[in-house]
Amino acid sequence: MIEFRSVGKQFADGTRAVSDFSLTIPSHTTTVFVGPSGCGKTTLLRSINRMVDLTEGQILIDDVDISDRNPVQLRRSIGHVMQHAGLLPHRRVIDNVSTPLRLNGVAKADARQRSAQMLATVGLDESMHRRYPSQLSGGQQQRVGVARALVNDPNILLMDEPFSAVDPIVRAELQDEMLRLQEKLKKTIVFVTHDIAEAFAMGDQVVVLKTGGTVAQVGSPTDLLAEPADEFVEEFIGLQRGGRTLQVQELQGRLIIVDQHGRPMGVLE
Ligand SMILES: Nc1ncnc2c1ncn2[C@@H]1O[C@H](COP(=O)(O)OP(=O)(O)OP(=O)(O)O)[C@@H](O)[C@H]1O
Repeated sequence: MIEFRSVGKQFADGTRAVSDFSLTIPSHTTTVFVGPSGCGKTTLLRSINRMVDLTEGQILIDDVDISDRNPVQLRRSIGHVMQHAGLLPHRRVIDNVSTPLRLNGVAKADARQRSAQMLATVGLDESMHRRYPSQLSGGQQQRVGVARALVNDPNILLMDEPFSAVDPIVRAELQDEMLRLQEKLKKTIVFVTHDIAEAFAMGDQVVVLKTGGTVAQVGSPTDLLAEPADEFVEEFIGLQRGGRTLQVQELQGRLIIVDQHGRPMGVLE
């Protein structure tokens, strides 16, 4: 469990990124931070592994205040996937994935074997192992980033806009694979996105943030759709202007779901 207690962050130049933020993130589930650009999502995410140090409040992981933890050890114990994968360009795929294991003192052969297994888990076969990151597609690079973040078997996985640099089709594939993986692995995932559709797809718990790092609403996707807290949330999740309004039409004896423009979306079973 990750607990934010009245957390705040003001940067040295005076910018206030987060104010009085409190939240409990249950273990083995996915929590998504979503909100407009600059609302403090990344700052909150990075405060969990102390890449950002808080100016107010506390974060506890399984009841231990992270400010009492050694920052380097803390960082190594938590998986982190970044927007552009953040792979080391001059190291081969297999060595990129092995790096966290090697830093934790695992012998080279063992590290390579475990990395190969992890690459297979994220859908990359042996032919990829000896390539350099630039010889992979964007989607493949993100898979390597996920493999590297998971290779140490961390309890917590931080994902900062991990799929936003790839095209919509690859993005949907990566989301599906991540959901499939999470069903098996049951990590505590904290996921940042500015895309509400992605937040609804990935999140057990969704945290809608406003500029200044304050909470607009916390709930499951269903809670947010059924009972948006205010106009900001309604607007953000697209309930206004009929953005998420679906209707049923009968066509040749079948019930077809159409969106607000009358475009067919699916069939009601
Ligand atoms: N190192 C820094 N120094 C000063 N201000 C910063 C720093 N890092 C972030 N900020 C500011 O803090 C606020 C929150 O930034 P943050 O990156 O957390 O937002 P975000 O919601 O992740 O945005 P985006 O969706 O655009 O990535 C912004 O106003 C940003 O300009």
